[in-house]
Amino acid sequence: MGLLIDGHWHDQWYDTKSNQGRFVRSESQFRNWVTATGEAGPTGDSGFKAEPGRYHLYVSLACPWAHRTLIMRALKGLEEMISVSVVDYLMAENGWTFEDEMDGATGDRLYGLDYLYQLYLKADSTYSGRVTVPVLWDKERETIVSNESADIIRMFNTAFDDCGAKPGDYYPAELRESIDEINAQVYDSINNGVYKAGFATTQGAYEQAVYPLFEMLDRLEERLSQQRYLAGDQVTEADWRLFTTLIRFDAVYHGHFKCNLRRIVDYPHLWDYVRELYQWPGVADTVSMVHIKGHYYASHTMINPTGVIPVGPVLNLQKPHTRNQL
Ligand SMILES: N[C@@H](CCC(=O)N[C@@H](CS)C(=O)NCC(=O)O)C(=O)O
Repeated sequence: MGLLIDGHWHDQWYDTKSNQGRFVRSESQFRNWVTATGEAGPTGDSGFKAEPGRYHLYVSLACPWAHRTLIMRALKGLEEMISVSVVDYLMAENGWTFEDEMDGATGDRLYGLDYLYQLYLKADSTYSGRVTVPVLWDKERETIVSNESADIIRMFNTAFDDCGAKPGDYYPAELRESIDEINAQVYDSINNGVYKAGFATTQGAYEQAVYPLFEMLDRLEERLSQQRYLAGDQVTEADWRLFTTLIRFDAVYHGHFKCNLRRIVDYPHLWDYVRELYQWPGVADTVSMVHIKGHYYASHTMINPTGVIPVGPVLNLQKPHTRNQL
């Protein structure tokens, strides 16, 4: 794994030494928005109008951030409008690659590139920063619209509604305040919390992440014993943002990232909730346990030097849920 500095690739791991062993996530840099009219969004430049066939999404099936965008693309029925390339699950010395031998990996469907960093260089030949998925690419202007999943799912939620997207609003105006509050807590302690625990290189940094993570899971278990979804009785983006971490939890975060006070299957309501979301039409097709387990266990050789991928756990995600009783 590595990063680009002034347009040159450097193979290096995250620098935790300058942060007392803590993993500090860097901010995404491409922050434009596709909008219905092509006007600028909350950040970035104008000129990215929603049009079928114009945009392409680069994802890893392993990545929880990219996974949000694939789910929103499916929920809004954007499969025909927004094409996708899937990177190989292994992220090694060249970062994400377009190897296409592995089932599910597609190669670069637009340009036949070898590495994702080459796409970043196509957008900005002097780019400095991490080369992350997801990437929303504009085929017309040949540039990156956004590499921030939180923004991309909001674009998918509404921008393509006049182009024939499926109905459904996952960020409704009346729930925005509560969704934003839930998102902030879930991001810090759960979505990013598992990474802070897993990539910590000191005992203190690990414990500072792992206890708040489980405190938050305990609180959500309580909340989801009373209500069907995080923001009430309607599914919202807050649920899908939580889902992509929960679905990976028992398979990778519990073992590989040492988040092992409890498993999701040990929380009756969270486990029931994950199964409801997994069984949601179109969602199971976005989940690849092969890419998920393969990526984490084989790519992070400083955590798992042998690269051996565990065969378990056995999870019965198809077991009927009982959330409709709430
Ligand atoms: N804030 C970004 C984070 C994306 C992210 O960190 N993706 C990971 C994969 S799970 C990645 O590509 N990491 C490569 C790296 O850090 O070098 C988002 O939500 O879109």
